[in-house]
Amino acid sequence: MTNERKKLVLVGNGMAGVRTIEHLLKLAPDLYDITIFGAEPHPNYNRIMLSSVLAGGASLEEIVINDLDWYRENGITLHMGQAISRIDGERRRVYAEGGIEADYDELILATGSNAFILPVPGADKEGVIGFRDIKDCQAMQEASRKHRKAAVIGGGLLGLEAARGLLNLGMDVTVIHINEYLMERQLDRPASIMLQQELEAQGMKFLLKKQTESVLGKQRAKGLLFKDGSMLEADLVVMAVGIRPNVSLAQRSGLAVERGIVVDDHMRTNLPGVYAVGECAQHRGIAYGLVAPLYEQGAVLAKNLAGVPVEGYAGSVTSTKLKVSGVDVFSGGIFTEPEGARALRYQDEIEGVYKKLVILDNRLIGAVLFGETGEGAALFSLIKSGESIAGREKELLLGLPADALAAGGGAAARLEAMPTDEIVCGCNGVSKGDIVAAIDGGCNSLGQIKGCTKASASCGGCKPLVEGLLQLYAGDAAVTVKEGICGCTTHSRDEIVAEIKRMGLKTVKEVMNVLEWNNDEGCSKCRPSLNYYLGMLWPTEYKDEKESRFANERYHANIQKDGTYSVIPRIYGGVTSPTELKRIAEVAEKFDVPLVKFTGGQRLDLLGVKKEDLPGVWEALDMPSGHGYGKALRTVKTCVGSTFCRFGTQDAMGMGVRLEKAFERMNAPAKVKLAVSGCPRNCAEATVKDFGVVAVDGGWELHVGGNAGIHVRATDLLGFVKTDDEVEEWASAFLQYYRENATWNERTAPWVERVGLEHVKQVLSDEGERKALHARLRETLDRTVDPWKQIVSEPELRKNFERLPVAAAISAQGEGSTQGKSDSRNASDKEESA
Ligand SMILES: Cc1cc2nc3c(=O)[nH]c(=O)nc-3n(C[C@H](O)[C@H](O)[C@H](O)COP(=O)(O)OP(=O)(O)OC[C@H]3O[C@@H](n4cnc5c(N)ncnc54)[C@H](O)[C@@H]3O)c2cc1C
Ligand SMILES: NC(=O)c1ccc[n+]([C@@H]2O[C@H](COP(=O)([O-])OP(=O)(O)OC[C@H]3O[C@@H](n4cnc5c(N)ncnc54)[C@H](O)[C@@H]3O)[C@@H](O)[C@H]2O)c1
Ligand code: SF4
Ligand code: FES
Repeated sequence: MTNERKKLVLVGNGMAGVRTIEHLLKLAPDLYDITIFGAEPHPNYNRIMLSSVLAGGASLEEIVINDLDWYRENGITLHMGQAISRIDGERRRVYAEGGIEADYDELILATGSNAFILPVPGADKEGVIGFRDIKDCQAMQEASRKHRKAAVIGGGLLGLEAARGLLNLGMDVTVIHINEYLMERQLDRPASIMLQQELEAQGMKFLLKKQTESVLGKQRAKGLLFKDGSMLEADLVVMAVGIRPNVSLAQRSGLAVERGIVVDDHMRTNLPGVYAVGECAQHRGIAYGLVAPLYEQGAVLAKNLAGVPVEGYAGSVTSTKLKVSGVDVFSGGIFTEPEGARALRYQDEIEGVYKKLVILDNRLIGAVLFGETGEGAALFSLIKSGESIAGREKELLLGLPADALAAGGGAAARLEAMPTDEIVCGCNGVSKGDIVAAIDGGCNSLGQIKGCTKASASCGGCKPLVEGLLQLYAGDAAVTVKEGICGCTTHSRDEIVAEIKRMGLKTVKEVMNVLEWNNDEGCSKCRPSLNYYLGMLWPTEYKDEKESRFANERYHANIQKDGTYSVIPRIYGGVTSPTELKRIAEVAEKFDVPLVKFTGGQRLDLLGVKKEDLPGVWEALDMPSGHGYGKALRTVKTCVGSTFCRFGTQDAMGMGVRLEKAFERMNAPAKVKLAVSGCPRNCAEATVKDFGVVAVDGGWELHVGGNAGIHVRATDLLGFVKTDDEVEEWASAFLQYYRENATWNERTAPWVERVGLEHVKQVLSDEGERKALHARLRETLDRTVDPWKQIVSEPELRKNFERLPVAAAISAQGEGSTQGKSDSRNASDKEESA
């Protein structure tokens, strides 16, 4: 009955068109004789993965979606390298540039987009390219073998992914962006600034608010000239300034074209029998540039062509995830508040985390996540479902996914209720049904599901949903594969620490090399953690790597919203004196400190200090650093105790001062706070501290693992000791055991819960072990010096705080010199708290 089949022609052998054919074959395998024309000389491949190919994470073979056998097996006639130049709508025939013709009953146009090339003088020079296809990817790889300097114009998703790939190829990369902050189409300013800082730390350079005037050079590009008269040297120029739907064929053939080819909800154009799908199509005024909506369009069109009743395509909500190793950025839905909407924000500059939820009428309509994007997929499901999140806003913002997201009906329940044909992996068009079928077919790990269905193989944004489905449908058979500490490695914290010890690795770079990091520069998660682990393991030899620390720790002060700093000197146990107070007041006056405030930890905070004044302030204060900015011992809060209070049974102030002197300058996986109360009335709130000491009759109670931050947790009782020496020894052993065993960023509260109080008690009750831990901490601390004193007394260190003259800073940044880099970091440090 083959001769009764209708003729279907697809123009454009890309992601959206071929996806439509795949669907159609499932619904009506015998309805059409199918012919496909593709301008590129390749079978259908995953364009998304070109970023990974460029960055060295995948080969061209690996990104092929449908190999030539697939076309053969499905009886499809494929013409590769054959661009269609004309459509005759009357005769229902298409003509290829190479002379091939084909008749159709139904015609699908899926011609995608073209990279937009800025129409500036010199844009046609050798070495100026877009980033759209395999050819462009190969041109960049080739250029990196011969040339060194690359300029990427456009700081959007594509530009940043291109820039990361070029860095991996060893090029010196500058991104030129027209806006004042990156990815302004997906991110708000705070997230964008954090992103820029992270990318700068990876070695990318940025010129913001720059408009390209022309490309310099004779035959080949040699550089760029900007509208403000400045220049940049570059032998490769990649234009990533957006895309334009590829509509020239449609225009020539009399189809209705605006930005894209105009289609209705059934993907029909104005010409009978002609449809358009993918980036070339414009639906309800929108031409999409991400695959998830294009696949949704394809599903509708396939049903149409198969004669299956379908409601029609109603448009899509989109989400994006930047595919740059070591940087977690997610954006979904509407990320700027429309009228009547409200935004909830959470920002932790020390941990490098930013979250924003946009809520309208109790529904989540948009989200931006930086640093922690694990909940992106779940939040995106909520955006799409439009269900009420009333009462759950805080949990959603603070990210307590497992139980909090479950509160409104259950994460598992939501996955269970998800329709079988709902797309879980937008990048690869994998539905829930595909994943469940793979699990039923024996796939019981994320890796196997990825291998079988390609779900989670591109941007990775869908990983939590895929894992959720795995848990739900494979149950006990699900194999959870360990996660690396960040996207740069597959090694866990314990493996890294064990390997550092076993192989005697001594620097951050060495660890990354030996343990085969997939990103030479590391990222904001792994670099500080490796720096900590090395310092903890080799206290006598390791030299702290300043560049692996967060900005606050590099400047030994907390950066504030307006770019100034806050200075908190150490006031042991919260006990000060008139002389000290006078000095603080004099310093505040001398340096025009706008605000002096008591902190919650019984100290004085001088807020609004300019960076260049920091060393002067420290010198004049002549007090040690209070480490109010670091993952370190912060305060030891005390009550007045028996010295003045009539209820006090012990000297709480004396004990607090002793402990603070014993542990000051102690680095830790996360900040550490102590408190000492002089009786069980507990005025110093010792039972919400990492280590709390409470005086009772005949001795002291020791409490551990408390926290009064976002997740309040009361301490667990570790034990009772009689003497002051014992208090110090137990505190010291507890802190060192935590330092040696906790994961970077893990506070004592979750750590105690994770390892179990009984385990901690058991270790510390062993006197030999306790004394050894105590001795190790003493050995570490005895070698530390006060950072403020050190900077004040060393002119070279003091220089880091000097202000560069503005002109010098700009030209240094333009030239990409080391000084330029450090200045641009300072500038963005300023922005960090914006
Ligand atoms: C480097 C890169 C990374 C990306 N990353 C992501 C991502 O992470 N997530 C995401 O959602 N999206 C991403 N995208 C966008 C995504 O790849 C596109 O949205 C998607 O490929 C568009 O599919 P399409 O079928 O409409 O067009 P295409 O995939 O471009 O296919 C169109 C095809 O039609 C061919 N063609 C054009 N004219 C003719 C003609 N006259 N005759 C014959 N053939 C013709 C073209 O040569 C092309 O092969 C990325 C894009 C790039 C370039
Ligand atoms: N991870 C992902 O989801 C991903 C990755 C790559 C590409 N893509 C898609 O591919 C398409 C192309 O990406 P894109 O980043 O080129 O498009 P885009 O439109 O998202 O971003 C282009 C950027 O270039 C900037 N720009 C415009 N003119 C400029 C100029 N003269 N000088 C400097 N900067 C200028 C814009 O401000 C904008 O931020 C988009 O549809 C995008 O969604 C997605
Ligand atoms: S905890 Fe006890 S000793 Fe300390 S101030 Fe309160 S009542 Fe007094
Ligand atoms: S959504 Fe990008 S890999 Fe699945």
